[in-house]
Amino acid sequence: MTAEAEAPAKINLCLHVTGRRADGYHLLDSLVVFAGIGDTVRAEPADDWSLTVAGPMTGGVPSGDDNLVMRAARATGGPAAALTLTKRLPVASGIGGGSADAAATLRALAAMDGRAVPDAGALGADVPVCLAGRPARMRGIGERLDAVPPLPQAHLVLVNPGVALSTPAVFAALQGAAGSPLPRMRPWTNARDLADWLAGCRNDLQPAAMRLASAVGDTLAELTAQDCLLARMSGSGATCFGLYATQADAARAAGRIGARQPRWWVAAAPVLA
Ligand SMILES: C[C@](O)(CO)[C@H](O)COP(=O)(O)OP(=O)(O)OC[C@H]1O[C@@H](n2ccc(N)nc2=O)[C@H](O)[C@@H]1O
Ligand SMILES: Nc1ncnc2c1ncn2[C@@H]1O[C@H](COP(=O)(O)OP(=O)(O)OP(=O)(O)O)[C@@H](O)[C@H]1O
Repeated sequence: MTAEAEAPAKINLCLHVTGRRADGYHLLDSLVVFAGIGDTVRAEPADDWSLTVAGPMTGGVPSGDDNLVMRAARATGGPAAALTLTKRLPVASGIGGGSADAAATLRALAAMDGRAVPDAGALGADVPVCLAGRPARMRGIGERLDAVPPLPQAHLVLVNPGVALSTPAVFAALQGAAGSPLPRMRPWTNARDLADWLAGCRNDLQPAAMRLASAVGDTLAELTAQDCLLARMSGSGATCFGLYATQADAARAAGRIGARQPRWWVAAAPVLA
């Protein structure tokens, strides 16, 4: 049976780096949500493994065994499939990309075979949260997931200035001591209340990313100029998000930023509950 799975963009609304393990991986404390925009993975039973990469954002995406879709698929040890990845998210941009695609691949193959979705944290630190696919507090190096209070209705404008940032390079550029954990989470009454809480949090990777790519600062400035409740970088960047209360506010801001910066990737999408 042919099966399809969504790979929604993963957004770190805040990301504190709280320590470092002996193996070099960093300990994180992050509120992760998903946005109503993403890639899609389709799996069709076949005699041999194959991957077709399609869609508007294929530039820089590996098409062979290096693609996380293929790595995830082969790791299942299950029967072969013809896989189609429709790429709508920019590559190497801090919003999950390959990890979201790997998780969607595991879901699509499980649905195709009628089997349980396997555990696949080894494919990447962001894969467990992408497999969970719902808002979560992510700790450890990404493997420890806890439920969070219900999120209010909120909308995001995602903006990528077209600069690819390498996750290892951004972690390597971190300076300063380990940061504090996230403040206590409470049920947020609305998007503004969530923004107020987030204002007391950080993305500790943001200063490092801004040193590596000045476009991150330009992106945050564009969002701030469009009256968002909060502007911040996601993950290791360079994609930044603006938080808005309504779909109309987000669509208006996205339209204006897109008109001012026609070469940038700009998308408005709801926070998925
Ligand atoms: C920055 C985040 O996107 C936040 O959600 C993730 O922590 C990164 O997740 P990812 O892209 O799946 O990362 P991986 O492919 O597992 O790791 C890439 C590289 O990032 C660094 N890395 C990643 C995760 C982590 N907790 N500490 C790290 O130091 C390591 O140098 C690692 O070799
Ligand atoms: N399916 C895929 N989509 C995008 N990149 C992929 C994929 N498979 C492998 N890659 C490789 O992974 C690298 C990192 O891209 P990816 O989009 O996963 O990063 P990211 O968005 O920064 O991830 P994260 O938010 O988890 O840090 C790319 O440079 C690309 O070569």
